[in-house]
Amino acid sequence: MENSSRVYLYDTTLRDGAQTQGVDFSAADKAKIARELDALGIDYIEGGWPGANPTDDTFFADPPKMTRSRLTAFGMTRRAGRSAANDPGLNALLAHPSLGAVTMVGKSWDFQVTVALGVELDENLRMIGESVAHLKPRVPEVMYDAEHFFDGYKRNPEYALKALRAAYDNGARWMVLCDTNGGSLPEDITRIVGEVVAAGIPGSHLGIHCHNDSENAVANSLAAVRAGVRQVQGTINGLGERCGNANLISIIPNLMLKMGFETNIAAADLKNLVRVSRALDEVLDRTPNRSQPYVGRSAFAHKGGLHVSAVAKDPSCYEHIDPALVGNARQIVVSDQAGRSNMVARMTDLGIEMEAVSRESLVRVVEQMQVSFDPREVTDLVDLVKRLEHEGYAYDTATASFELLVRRALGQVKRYFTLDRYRVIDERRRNAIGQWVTLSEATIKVEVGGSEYMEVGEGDGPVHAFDTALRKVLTGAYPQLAALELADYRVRIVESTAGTGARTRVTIESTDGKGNRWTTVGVHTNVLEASLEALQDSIAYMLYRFGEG
Ligand SMILES: CC(=O)SCCNC(=O)CCNC(=O)[C@H](O)C(C)(C)COP(=O)(O)OP(=O)(O)OC[C@H]1O[C@@H](n2cnc3c(N)ncnc32)[C@H](O)[C@@H]1OP(=O)(O)O
Ligand SMILES: CC(=O)C(=O)O
Repeated sequence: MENSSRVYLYDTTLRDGAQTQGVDFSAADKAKIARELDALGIDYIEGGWPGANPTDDTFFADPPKMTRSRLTAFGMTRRAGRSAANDPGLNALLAHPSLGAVTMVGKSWDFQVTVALGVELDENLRMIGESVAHLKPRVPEVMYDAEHFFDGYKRNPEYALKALRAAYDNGARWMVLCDTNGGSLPEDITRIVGEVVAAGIPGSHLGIHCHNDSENAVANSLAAVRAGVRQVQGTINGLGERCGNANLISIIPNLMLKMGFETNIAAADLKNLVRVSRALDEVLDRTPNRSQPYVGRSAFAHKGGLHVSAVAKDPSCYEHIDPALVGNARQIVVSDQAGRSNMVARMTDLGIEMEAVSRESLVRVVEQMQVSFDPREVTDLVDLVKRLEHEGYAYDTATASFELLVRRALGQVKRYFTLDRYRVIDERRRNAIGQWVTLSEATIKVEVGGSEYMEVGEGDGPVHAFDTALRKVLTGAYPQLAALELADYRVRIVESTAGTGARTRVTIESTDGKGNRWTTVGVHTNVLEASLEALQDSIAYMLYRFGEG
């Protein structure tokens, strides 16, 4: 007896996700992601298309061992005018004994059959039926991805249903309704799934595969489940052709936490969602999307003073779920939108009493900075943050610079090094074969542990040259800095407050190769100075937080 509240999860990150512009997985990348998905408890992992390219062949030749998932190969129905037994593409799907399922895409929209395939409508139905019948005894499960199902159904429902029937009657386990062009709205999905079920194909054999071209892929997938389908296809972080596929990272908690469905993922294991989402970003060398629902760093970040004041009383005032359920964490940020509540909450996170930070200590810190206001005017920490944000600093993202600011006021951060002076030269010249080359060279004088050092560094640009020279000096005293990497570097012009020309804000995101990330900021009319401020904060933060103590 089928459990009607059980929804099967099907991940196509390694196939449809590989169709994302700019994404190019290696076989090793695919294996790494497949292992994450298996550990999470995804029911089906579509590994790719055997026979389509060498990467997918390499992956399927030695796939990772699955413990909880069925490894699935993707392909298409037999070619027109061939028998299934003689179709090399179809039979390439059978060459892998470890497969748990095979999914075949086939047309279900009469217009596509005529235009894209260029075959008779009946021949397409035979292609579907015969391909399913050929695979059925040879693999544990066969699925039919009904390409363009919703668009096809809207124009010719009778033919679209015949395509599903051709698969169902020949024993396909799942008929997957695809919103291939991603233009459907939830009400279309609800109506059409309802009519398919009423036409005799049970929801326990129906799946949904939505694209995000109208930004409805998640909503459409959930609507399909409400209307009866019991398999949901999607990708991690919504990767996929054009605007992407339905994002499983949102679908899974919506199904489990809001709609009361069961999946192969235990409720306690939902907390692995953040890890899986970030693991994909790591493989793709992408900066995680801060605003991604459920798992983004800002998904439970509170900035507005009114919000923070209420969240301190009860987090559910401004949170739709407890962030811990999906492995995320609440964050209170400080900025010019902050009130005293933000500051108290942030300081509590840092383990610091607000009262411990005196006005005088803040004035001393600001005197070391190049700001356009008189440091003696600062009244307290909230006032200081608002003034610095007005100068161009952005502490809601640069949380590491904020922490350094406060800890410097408290005298908790030692001077790891002092930059005495520097000179940077940029040169553009022709090389020996007449090509233009640009080179930057930085000479710095730095004091570390009572000794002075002069060093020269070369780089692709002035910041790189400066960074190279500084690291040469500092890694002797602080070897852990060898692992410091700049993950992101952003520059933007901020409004001048002093009428002396545009100021630039440089924001740097750094990593230490151990999964730690922190963000620092620098502001100056000179972009190099702004960069150096952010860079020096990044180094100081790493040494303070993870290294020297
Ligand atoms: C909706 C989706 O996302 S489906 C998945 C799409 N993904 C991909 O296409 C990525 C992998 N694809 C590939 O590597 C290649 O397209 C291959 C290896 C599959 C095929 O390559 P080629 O043989 O050179 O064909 P090409 O890609 O140019 O055209 C596709 C052919 O398949 C036919 N075809 C398309 N869909 C189907 C189908 N469901 N069943 C049978 N034949 C089909 C087309 O009519 C066309 O035939 P033609 O060459 O006789 O005109
Ligand atoms: C099968 C598939 O990827 C689609 O129809 O979008």
